[in-house]
Amino acid sequence: MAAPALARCMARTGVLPLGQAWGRAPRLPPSPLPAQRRAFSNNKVLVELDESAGVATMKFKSPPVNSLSLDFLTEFCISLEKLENDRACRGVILTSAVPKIFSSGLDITEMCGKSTEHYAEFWRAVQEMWLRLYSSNMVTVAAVNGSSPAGGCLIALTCDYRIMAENPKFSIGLNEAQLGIVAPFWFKDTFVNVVGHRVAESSLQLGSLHSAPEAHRIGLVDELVPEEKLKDRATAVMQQWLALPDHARQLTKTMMRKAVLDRLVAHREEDVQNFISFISKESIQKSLRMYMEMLKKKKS
Ligand SMILES: CC/C=C\C/C=C\CCCC/C=C/C(=O)SCCNC(=O)CCNC(=O)[C@H](O)C(C)(C)COP(=O)(O)OP(=O)(O)OC[C@H]1O[C@@H](n2cnc3c(N)ncnc32)[C@H](O)[C@@H]1OP(=O)(O)O
Repeated sequence: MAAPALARCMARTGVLPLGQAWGRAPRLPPSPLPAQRRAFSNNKVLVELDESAGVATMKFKSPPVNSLSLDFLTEFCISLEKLENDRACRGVILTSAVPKIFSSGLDITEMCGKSTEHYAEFWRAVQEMWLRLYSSNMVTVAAVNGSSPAGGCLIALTCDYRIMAENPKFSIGLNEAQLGIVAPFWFKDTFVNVVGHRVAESSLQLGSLHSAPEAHRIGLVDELVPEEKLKDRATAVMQQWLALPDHARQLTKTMMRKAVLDRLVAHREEDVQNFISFISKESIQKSLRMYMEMLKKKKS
């Protein structure tokens, strides 16, 4: 099915028609076939799978800033689903193919001046991305090789482990408050699960974007490495996680994340309606427009 048709299907049903994000059977180790590398790609995500290691790398390639548009989110979910259903894949490293940017977060143009139907479709796609990634049976490692505000930070937070490149120009955080918008409860829950309540509370209220050292200090990222070592370090961490039996790790992950996942699943439609009424407010639209103008002015 083509991406637009899938997006429409997601809008109708609220889920990708590719399989279930819930109650999957535990993953089995890959079969002992000869070493093999495979790659597949769509417009937004490049996937390379090293079958001998059981590890895939998903590289975001949506220049200029890897914003999470409806197309991006759809392609991301399709790629993740493919890997999830591939017995040869036990772990995935998420990173960016765009220099200096991991992801600039939700595509603001998807939230400005659009119809109610569009907002619903977009928001279901954002939910779907998070549900699939947070509940993934695979080990997920974020190799944060660039700035990562808001939705970009959410992707990193949703992984099992985060490694960030030490670069003074990169920042990461849930900065929604700076845009005059509010991080939804499941963004907040994911953040709290990583950094704890006190740090999350001040960081969210201030809409803080943290430098790499600060992000490390507050536990937002697990480690910092020089940029040129990021890929190797992500691979090493992945090997360490994959050394454990899948079933024990997967059941533990489910135990740790279930309450937060269940909360969105139980309130999914209500969350879509909240998003629509919030984002449709004229004051919110004005804030977003001003923010976009500020981004453009910054360039000139
Ligand atoms: C009660 C509550 C109930 C429900 C909740 C309701 C709603 C709210 C929930 C919404 C949650 C939102 C989450 C988000 O992710 S919002 C997005 C936040 N993102 C940002 O703030 C990042 C903005 N961008 C930047 O800071 C910089 O662009 C960045 C990433 C540091 C890169 O800088 P640089 O390399 O200098 O590039 P430019 O700034 O020049 O940008 C290039 C180009 O891209 C455009 N752009 C940047 N970011 C976005 C974006 N997120 N969406 C769309 N477009 C983006 C930018 O405008 C430039 O465009 P141009 O045409 O000028 O080339």
